[in-house]
Amino acid sequence: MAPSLSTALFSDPAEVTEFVVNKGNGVKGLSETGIKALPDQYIQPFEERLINKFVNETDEAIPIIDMSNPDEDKVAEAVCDAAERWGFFQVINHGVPLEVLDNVKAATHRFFNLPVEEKNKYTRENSLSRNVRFGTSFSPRAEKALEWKDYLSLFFVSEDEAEQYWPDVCKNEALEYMNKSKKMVRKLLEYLGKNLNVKELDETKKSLFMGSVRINLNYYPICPNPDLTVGVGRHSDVSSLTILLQDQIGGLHVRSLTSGNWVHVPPVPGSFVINIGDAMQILSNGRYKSVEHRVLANGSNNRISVPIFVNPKPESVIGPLPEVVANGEEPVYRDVVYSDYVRYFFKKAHDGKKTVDFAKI
Ligand SMILES: COc1cc(/C=C/C(=O)SCCNC(=O)CCNC(=O)[C@H](O)C(C)(C)COP(=O)(O)OP(=O)(O)OC[C@H]2O[C@@H](n3cnc4c(N)ncnc43)[C@H](O)[C@@H]2OP(=O)(O)O)ccc1O
Ligand SMILES: O=C(O)CCC(=O)C(=O)O
Ligand SMILES: [Fe+2]
Repeated sequence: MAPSLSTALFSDPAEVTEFVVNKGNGVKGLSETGIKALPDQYIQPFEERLINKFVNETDEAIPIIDMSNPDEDKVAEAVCDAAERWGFFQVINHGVPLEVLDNVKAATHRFFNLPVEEKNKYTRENSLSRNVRFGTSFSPRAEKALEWKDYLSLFFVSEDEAEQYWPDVCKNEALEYMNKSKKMVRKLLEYLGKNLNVKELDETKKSLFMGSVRINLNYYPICPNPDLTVGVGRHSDVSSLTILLQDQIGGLHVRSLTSGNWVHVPPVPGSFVINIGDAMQILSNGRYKSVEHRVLANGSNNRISVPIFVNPKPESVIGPLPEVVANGEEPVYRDVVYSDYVRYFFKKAHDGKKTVDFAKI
């Protein structure tokens, strides 16, 4: 039998890791070699890839909320209800200009289409700022099976820092996307806060709910055996709120809290997918849910997504809010320093909802 292209290019699995992770070619580089079989280190355990058995294709769907009239009570109610029952929803007519969304998607493609030498200027080893990081998979040193995704992660410190260190091909578009979504983010957090008896987003509450922002540009290239691997494994976000822009390809699935089924999040042009993160689950003492989600790999299309993670300040101490436990409710979580929580998340492989155990009493 003739050797497959993968065998011809890489004589040993360690060469694949060297090429993708250490040499910074990413899975995009691997996909573009024309590789015909999935390298072993991407093969996920059976239970992590057997998605079809659990996917509900019929009646369950995450809510789609129209924000045309953001001051109407029914909008706030729909958001809080979705945060409690799904931890996920989509918003339409959110006020962020469609051009801003198109521009950041184009900028994402521009970044990943750069030559490898250019992208490699932003790896953990080479980046001039620790707030800018180009990488692959999630936590390759901790993972038994790698994930089929490359990313650029940009932690916002200031406009000046971004101007100096973020890649030229995407910095203006990423900043514009971040800045133009601030009003919507604030509104969503106001709804969620009011429902927890938080009267206003004062400075303390702002640092807890929206004290820091990270934007990731995600790239999921065509995968030779998508059924054997994942784009992103099961996880919940560690943010307070995540705003996700996805393209038209699809593949994001959310675990239903009621049935346990995996429910597809269909791309809706011009919309955002919004999800509750662990920090908000902790602050609300479990009332709002950060929910497991994952992304399938795709055998015929490249896919991109652009999440904005809205987080507490790294140095904030997070725990159930006084307003929530004032009525005698027992706290379910202890106080933790947010950056300790995030370091714990990053130092292990994706593992569903286990990060939150770090803060459980
Ligand atoms: C990548 O695929 C992902 C990502 C996600 C992300 C989901 C989120 O919800 S991200 C929001 C996280 N919140 C914040 O970033 C705000 C708070 N930030 C902090 O507290 C700090 O910036 C810090 C993240 C704790 C980093 O602190 P620092 O002291 O500077 O530590 P480092 O040495 O830089 O990093 C420690 C360790 O963490 C890993 N890591 C750091 N940044 C990233 C990153 N952007 N992406 C991936 N991993 C990162 C890394 O292992 C570092 O160790 P090294 O030895 O490699 O340096 C959801 C799903 C995904 O698939
Ligand atoms: O790409 C997606 O649709 C979701 C990505 C994701 O879950 C994440 O980056 O945390
Ligand atoms: Fe996520």
